[in-house]
Amino acid sequence: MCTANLIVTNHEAQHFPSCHLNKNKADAFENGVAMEPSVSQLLFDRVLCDVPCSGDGTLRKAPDIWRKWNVGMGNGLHGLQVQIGMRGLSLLKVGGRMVYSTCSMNPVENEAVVAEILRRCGGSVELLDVSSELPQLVRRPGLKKWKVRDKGSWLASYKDVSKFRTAGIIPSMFPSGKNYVDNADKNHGTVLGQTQDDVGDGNSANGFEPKNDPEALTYDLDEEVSTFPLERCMRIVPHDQNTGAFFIAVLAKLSPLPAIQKKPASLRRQLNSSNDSIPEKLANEMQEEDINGSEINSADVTEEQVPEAAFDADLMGSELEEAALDTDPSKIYEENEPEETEDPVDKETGSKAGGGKRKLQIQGKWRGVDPVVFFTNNAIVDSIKIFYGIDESFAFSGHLVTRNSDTDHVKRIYYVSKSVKDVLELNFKRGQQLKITSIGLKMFERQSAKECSLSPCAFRISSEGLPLLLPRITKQILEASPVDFKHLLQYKTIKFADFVDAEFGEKASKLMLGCCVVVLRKDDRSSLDLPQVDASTIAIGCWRGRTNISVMVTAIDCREMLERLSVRMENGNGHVLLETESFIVEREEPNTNDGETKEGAETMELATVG
Ligand SMILES: C[S@@+](CC[C@H](N)C(=O)[O-])C[C@H]1O[C@@H](n2cnc3c(N)ncnc32)[C@H](O)[C@@H]1O
Repeated sequence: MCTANLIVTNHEAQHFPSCHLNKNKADAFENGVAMEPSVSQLLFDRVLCDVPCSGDGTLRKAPDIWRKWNVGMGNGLHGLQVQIGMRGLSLLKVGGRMVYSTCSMNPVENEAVVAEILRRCGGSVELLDVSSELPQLVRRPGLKKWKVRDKGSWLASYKDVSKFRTAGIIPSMFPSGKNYVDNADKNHGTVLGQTQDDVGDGNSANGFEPKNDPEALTYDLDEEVSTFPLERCMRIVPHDQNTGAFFIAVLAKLSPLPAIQKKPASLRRQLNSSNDSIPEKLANEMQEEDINGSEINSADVTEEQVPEAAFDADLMGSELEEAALDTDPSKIYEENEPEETEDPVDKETGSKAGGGKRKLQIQGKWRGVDPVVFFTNNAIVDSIKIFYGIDESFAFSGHLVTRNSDTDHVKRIYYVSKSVKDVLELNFKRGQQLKITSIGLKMFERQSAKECSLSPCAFRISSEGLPLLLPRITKQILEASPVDFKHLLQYKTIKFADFVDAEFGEKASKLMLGCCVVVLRKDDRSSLDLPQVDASTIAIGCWRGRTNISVMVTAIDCREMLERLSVRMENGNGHVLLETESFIVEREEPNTNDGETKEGAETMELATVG
């Protein structure tokens, strides 16, 4: 995303950390001075729950689903979808909005989930009518009634569910969400999000009686209709506007979520049943449910179909449970760990986490993920500022982070915005609950080539960081004429004497050895003017070698920039375009691993330096 304002984390959504400080713990001490953290809880203005689903809406682009899809997939995901939605709402600010979406048309994964969320949240959450927004988006209303398919039968109500199936089919899958208390659970059952009084003893106002006799299915298919305004949900169908199929619901959080004190009986059952081997169980169900009668290999059970296993933790996601998180393991870790201890032995692997210091324990908190640490090596920061002529007004302090706590061997330095900085500080105070895989904007990279050791500054400016730094750089920056700029992109390395604009070659030779920035000069400017930058400025990172200037941009970026320039510099006779087309580049595969977490791995292939 090339933005300083982004943190990418990797968590099971239903277990996304709450990351908040107790009010009485909100003061932190820094240099002996009590500091009030600017953020004491990680809450969001907007949440998008684009949840794992059975994916039938993607049939057009994924025709394989036609063969694999079965009702067990949606039924198996319903509980996880509710959990994720509840977690999202619990992390949403009051006044914020959350979108719940799937690429399925299955009401069990859609309206049933939204209804269950509304049921659990009481009046604290509202399903919004967004029919006036995006008027060009053709949508159909959400369903108010549906039936649930299980084992080849249509079930109109939870009372129709065989007692042998109550672990997999739960009340919230049905429009009323009602739990018709069965005999086994008569003394314990509650309706999700409702009190025992609401449920009664099974003789509900609708006149439904608990029926666990499978025979009953053949004669009783009374329709349940949801009382929630589910028509406000949006169903996007492929034949309306030539798309995939989507389900979208927009929820607004009006007040803190209510505390829910009791886990419903049905969820307890689902919890217990989840002790089975989930992939095996799902594979069995899928074999039974396969609509084409073809056998489904257990290897077909994907990550997205396994999440019943996730029914082992907080199912409510309410603020009450947030409070309970104060006793979570990371908190204990944070408060009870001595500053320096022996090498900790990893409970799961039995191996030592490495290093004897607490900071190394923190590093090992998320195995396989490099820690995020604030970069505080002032000597390096000063050398960068001096080399590029960046003045003090640019706030580096507290905004630079790395993925390596050994600052002497840092390979990349990332820049983070104020809000990301605040969240990071909170995360440190909470014992690094967030598993951060990517953060901020890569701004500086250490040079590794031999010649680089001769440069006064060990760090070059990365392409991602250049737009942010461009207005602040006063040294190592030059303006090139359009023709020289284009030649640099085409030939990658040009000797000082070979620039068309001799004056540019002269100026380039006077730069210090190392990274420099070449800005495309606008036509109306003289080569004597100082470089001026604005939002439309085009610039590239280069290397001033002993005898030449080389671009430090990937071949693919060079080509794209040339193409853009050909449009910008269109001179009427297509001259530039012609040269662009005949320009041969070595095509590189896009880098799928952005290398953000791998210190030592080059993310870019650089043009030859020197
Ligand atoms: C519908 S896709 C999201 C697609 C995504 N919004 C995009 O545009 O590429 C759902 C994703 O959730 C992931 N997933 C499955 N279980 C999850 C869980 N418990 N927590 C978070 N993500 C999960 C799946 O691997 C899948 O990538």
